[in-house]
Amino acid sequence: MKQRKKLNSPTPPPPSRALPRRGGPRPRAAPASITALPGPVGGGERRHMGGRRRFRGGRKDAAGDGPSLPCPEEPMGPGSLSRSLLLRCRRAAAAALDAPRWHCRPLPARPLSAAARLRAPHPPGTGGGGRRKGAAGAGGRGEEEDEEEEEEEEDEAELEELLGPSPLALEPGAQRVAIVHPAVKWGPRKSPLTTAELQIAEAVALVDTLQNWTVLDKIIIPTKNPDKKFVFGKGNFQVLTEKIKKLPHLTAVFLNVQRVSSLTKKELEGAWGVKVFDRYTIVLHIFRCNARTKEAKLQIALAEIPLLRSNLKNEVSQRDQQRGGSRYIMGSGETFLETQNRILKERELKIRNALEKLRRKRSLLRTQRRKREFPMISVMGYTNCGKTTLIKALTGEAGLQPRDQLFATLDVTAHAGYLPSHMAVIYVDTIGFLTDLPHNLVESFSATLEEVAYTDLIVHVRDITHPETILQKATVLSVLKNLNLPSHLLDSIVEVHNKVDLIERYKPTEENALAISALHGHGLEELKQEIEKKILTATGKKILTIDVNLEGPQLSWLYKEATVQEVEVMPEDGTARVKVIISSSAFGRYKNLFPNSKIFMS
Ligand SMILES: Nc1nc2c(ncn2[C@@H]2O[C@H](COP(=O)(O)OP(=O)(O)OP(=O)(O)O)[C@@H](O)[C@H]2O)c(=O)[nH]1
Ligand SMILES: [Mg+2]
Repeated sequence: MKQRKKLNSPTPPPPSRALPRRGGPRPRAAPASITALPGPVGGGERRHMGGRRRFRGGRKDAAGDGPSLPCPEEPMGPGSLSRSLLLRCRRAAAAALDAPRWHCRPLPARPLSAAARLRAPHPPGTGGGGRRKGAAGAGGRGEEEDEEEEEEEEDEAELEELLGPSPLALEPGAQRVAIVHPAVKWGPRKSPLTTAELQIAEAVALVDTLQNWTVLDKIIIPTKNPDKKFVFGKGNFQVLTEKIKKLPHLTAVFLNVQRVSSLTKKELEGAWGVKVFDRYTIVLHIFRCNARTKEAKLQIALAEIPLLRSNLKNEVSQRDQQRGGSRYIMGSGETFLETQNRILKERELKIRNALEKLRRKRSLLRTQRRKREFPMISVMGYTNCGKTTLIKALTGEAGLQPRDQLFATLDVTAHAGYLPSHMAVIYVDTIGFLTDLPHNLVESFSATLEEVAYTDLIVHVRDITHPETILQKATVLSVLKNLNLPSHLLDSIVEVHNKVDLIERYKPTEENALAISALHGHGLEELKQEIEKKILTATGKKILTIDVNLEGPQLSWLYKEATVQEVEVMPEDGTARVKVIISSSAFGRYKNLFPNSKIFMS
């Protein structure tokens, strides 16, 4: 019998020791986190290969053709995504340099402005701020870099101006709110997938998300058409006004409609004597409170523009009423409305330009990632369905903080994990969706969601315990459709039914849906296998077993060009059986180079 030695059994991702345990305490709120890379895939490879250099050469890590990990210095992009990439590089580099795994602690979150500092450490002896200048030597290159630096500083200053205090920001402090829900009882505006009670429950959840805001009362008032000026008919409006006026210490009314025009808002505020907020204002306020990165903040600033415009119209019509007709601003030839509109237009353009710049940086990162061929998986779904919890469970990343809160995640962040074949993948956490989110708001965040189009697979997480789970699914699918995603992405969505620990003996009725509990880790192995199957199809990668002659160059070629999973040495034959994940192109090249190799498909 042949004696076989299994030399290379890759280290699986670290156990989810950071996961909350069943019955354990709920994770507490914490600032947005950044990515940690689980331990290196090839802990065993390292032992087998012995030397550091050989390990590095062999650490292709799911890369078919691209350069191997550890990666070169990477230009920083916006937000956590870029930070996380940098961290992954650093961790991979640390791993390759034999750093013990327990040193790989997530770094604290950094603002984007720290990116430049992370990117280019000052070479010693180049003096003060003249880092790259010194390194580049005299002449053109240094000047060019000076210009670049100046430009960066200008960008920073402009960003700071754009992100200054918003005129629409709600005053901090406590709010005692009455939620008023206009219920459409019949007709085409009535949704068959929800009820007024459920919609009011969601409005309560939105208010509860805000610190120091409390719900004083919930009022459902029927209306035929919530788009009417006063939303309700005359009689109902009177009843409602009396009810509102009787509420003690009320500070605001949350009218649970997508948008109320600024004119209506003003009239309602006049009638009720308190502030009136609509869904747009409330969601925008939650976004403002939760935004961490400049990109998220810019997107919020962009979403504010239509509100500012509508306020402006209102203000101008009021001025006109008071003064009798619009006036030219002295000597400018422009009316007040024209001037203000121009200023708003300029502001919008500046925000869009700033977002575009961040986007360009991101597309650079995307190219780099592509080179490395990390398969990427977008985790999407309705807000609070458990996306972040699932990514935490799949990656074992302790830094991730799921929260029982709507819109806890506002930035697209990337997190590394491993599939059953030990293929390294990146999970992308995304902003959650909400029914009746005004189009403008979704549009403002589409730059972030654009990232999804470049991923290889979408996992759609659903909170299956939610009474509106079907409406939520419809909302998510409709937003996804409007994002202009490639059809292969939409056709291969993995649907996941989460929180099944809360339903006894749950079985999905939808074909191909997988039941899981992200919190307790149920069903995750099946999910990973499904993801792997789809990722292999989407990326054209194959898992193969190849017999190689140890005297020949095949093994080192495979270490360089594919991800080596396992090496079984048969010493008496001088051969080894090697399990690899390999891209189609690399496989084609291998067959050309080594036509006599014995290959087994897995
Ligand atoms: N019982 C149970 N609770 C879960 C499960 N998965 C997530 N949760 C809880 O659901 C809440 C929301 O979880 P998150 O992971 O923050 O949800 P999210 O989809 O990322 O939410 P947003 O980022 O706000 O859109 C948290 O309180 C989680 O603990 C699960 O499988 N079972
Ligand atoms: Mg989240």
